[in-house]
Amino acid sequence: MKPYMLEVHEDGLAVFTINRPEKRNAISYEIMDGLGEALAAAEEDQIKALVITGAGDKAFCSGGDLSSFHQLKTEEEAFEMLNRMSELLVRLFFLPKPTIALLNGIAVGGGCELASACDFRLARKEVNAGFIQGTLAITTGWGGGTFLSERVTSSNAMKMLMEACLYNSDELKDMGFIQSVYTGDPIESCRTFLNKMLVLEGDVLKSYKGMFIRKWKEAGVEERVKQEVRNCAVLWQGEAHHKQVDKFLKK
Ligand SMILES: CC[C@@H](C(=O)O)C(=O)SCCNC(=O)CCNC(=O)[C@H](O)C(C)(C)COP(=O)(O)OP(=O)(O)OC[C@H]1O[C@@H](n2cnc3c(N)ncnc32)[C@H](O)[C@@H]1OP(=O)(O)O
Repeated sequence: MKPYMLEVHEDGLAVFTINRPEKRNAISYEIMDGLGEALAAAEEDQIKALVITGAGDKAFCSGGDLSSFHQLKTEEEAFEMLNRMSELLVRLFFLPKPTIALLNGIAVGGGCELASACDFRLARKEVNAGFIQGTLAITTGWGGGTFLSERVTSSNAMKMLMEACLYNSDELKDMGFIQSVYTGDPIESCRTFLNKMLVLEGDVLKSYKGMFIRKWKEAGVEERVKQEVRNCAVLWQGEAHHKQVDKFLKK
């Protein structure tokens, strides 16, 4: 079974699905490759919007694949992995068309970073999500803290990062993290959310997104992400982080 899928629909919707439900759609190096392919495909003119989701109904994404990334011990080893994913998320953040994280299930740690790199977040009613990185004695390391601070108010971003806990869909909506909650079919709900946008010309959507891209460039998003990656890599090599990950893996 392929660990990811990319579908292109006639109405211009491209859907990238992380297909590792048995690992709660954790991000491995293969998924990073798949995301790179999806971003290249999404740049094509016929694509109007890119949707990112997870297979099954348990998880959108449980963050980095801890069983594989746990082998990375030093700051430099961690930096390489974090930087690789952060570069993909920066590309996603700056993609010149609307992007949607379709939260079909729980979003944890790096899963919330992936969601924050998207312009909109739609969540199934029962979904929980949170930046739990702090409980693993690290910070966000894929740029998600920087993206989050461009998506919600500073006080809500700080609260979400520093509390390092899960929130339910009502709380996520109150904080401005998610824009809409759905109960039915995920892709149809996403289409309903997007239907007014999808009837517009792709160039119009691109031009509007460009207004925000210019603002984010001026706000130094790329530089801030690089600093975030570097800071996380320093914490990653600490004993406290490795101890917490061991605890999860031995569960
Ligand atoms: C590394 C980058 C960093 C960042 O920069 O942000 C991060 O992403 S840090 C955050 C890393 N993620 C986590 O700490 C989440 C770990 N997972 C969980 O807490 C839970 O699995 C869950 C997401 C809350 C779901 O719970 P539940 O539905 O009860 O499933 P299980 O816990 O039983 O998991 C099933 C299965 O999946 C494996 N799994 C889950 N998450 C990961 C993961 N992130 N990496 C690797 N494997 C994962 C879990 O080990 C189980 O496997 P088996 O025991 O083989 O069935």
